[in-house]
Amino acid sequence: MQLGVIGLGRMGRIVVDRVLDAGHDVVAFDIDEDAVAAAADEGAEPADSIPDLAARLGADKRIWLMVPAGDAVDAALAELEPHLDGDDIVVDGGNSHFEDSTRRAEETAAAYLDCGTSGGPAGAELGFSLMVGGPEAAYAELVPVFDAVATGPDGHDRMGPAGSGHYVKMVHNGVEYALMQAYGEGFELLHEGRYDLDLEAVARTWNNGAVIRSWLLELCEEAFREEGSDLGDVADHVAGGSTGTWTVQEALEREVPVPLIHQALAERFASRRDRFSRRLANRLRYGFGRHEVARRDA
Ligand SMILES: NC(=O)C1=CN([C@@H]2O[C@H](COP(=O)(O)OP(=O)(O)OC[C@H]3O[C@@H](n4cnc5c(N)ncnc54)[C@H](O)[C@@H]3O)[C@@H](O)[C@H]2O)C=CC1
Ligand SMILES: O=C(CO)[C@H](O)[C@H](O)COP(=O)(O)O
Repeated sequence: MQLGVIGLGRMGRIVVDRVLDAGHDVVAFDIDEDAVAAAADEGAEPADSIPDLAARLGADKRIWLMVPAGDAVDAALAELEPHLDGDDIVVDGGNSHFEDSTRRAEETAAAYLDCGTSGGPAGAELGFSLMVGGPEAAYAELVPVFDAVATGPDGHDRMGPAGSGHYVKMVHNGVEYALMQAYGEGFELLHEGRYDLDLEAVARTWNNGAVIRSWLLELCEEAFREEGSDLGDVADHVAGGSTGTWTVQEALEREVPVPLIHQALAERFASRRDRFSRRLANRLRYGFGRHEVARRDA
């Protein structure tokens, strides 16, 4: 099979490399010329624009988008659209909002697959977990590509109609936030607790047979090994948040209680600001009890 890949960053390059390794052909494009050259060094056919990529693919185009969610997806699709027809298939493997994906599936002439992708850079070796939404026939046609990009046949499946792949990935990320928060709280208690513990050793021990073993816990072990039990100079600041916000918004709309995911998202937002509410609570204790007010350093 021949696959066009648009977006050759951390994740797109893994798609290119795994598809090439599986014996397929790749035509690659990115707005970053260096990324195109690097993919060409590995055996991909370079394209210098999206129309050029479309021309190189010919009829029955199979195209994988791996660009940042949002405007970049719409920009790439706007350039692709004049070259697409009903025999073509476009996969969006990024973290797009599921409602954007259902809109795009309606707007494009091609068959459109929204594909939630999980596994991060480790997917280069292991393959990804792929959650695909969209037409059954298009999914079936691309099974050889999904087999190559995923961990294997069990690493991908069709979740349902348009939007369902990105919907499942959105919820996956909400779960990811809550798990990160749970590990964070447990290790914070151990760090502040009664014993002087080697947290890498704790994580390693838990990862070997404990009920709470997981890949995120392996990443905790790696973090303590590389940064030390006190996490060295790693800042109290967590970036990101869009997929977790979407998960909470959807839960509110459906009236589904997701307190752990919501709390994890709130902790992430709190990490980025000086908390006015805590400053006010500090001052209010003086108001109602004449308790001492802690003041900022001048
Ligand atoms: N990094 C990760 O661990 C994961 C990322 N994702 C999702 O995968 C998608 C890609 O993420 P990354 O590879 O990490 O991002 P990245 O920032 O490493 O790479 C994005 C690439 O897209 C290119 N690009 C941007 N606009 C373009 C356009 N209009 N046409 C062609 N190329 C364009 C950029 O030059 C860049 O090389 C995002 O939606 C992200 O949320 C999903 C799961 C895990
Ligand atoms: O999808 C992912 C992992 O599954 C990406 O790493 C994503 O960027 C994580 O979300 P956030 O940036 O909000 O932490």
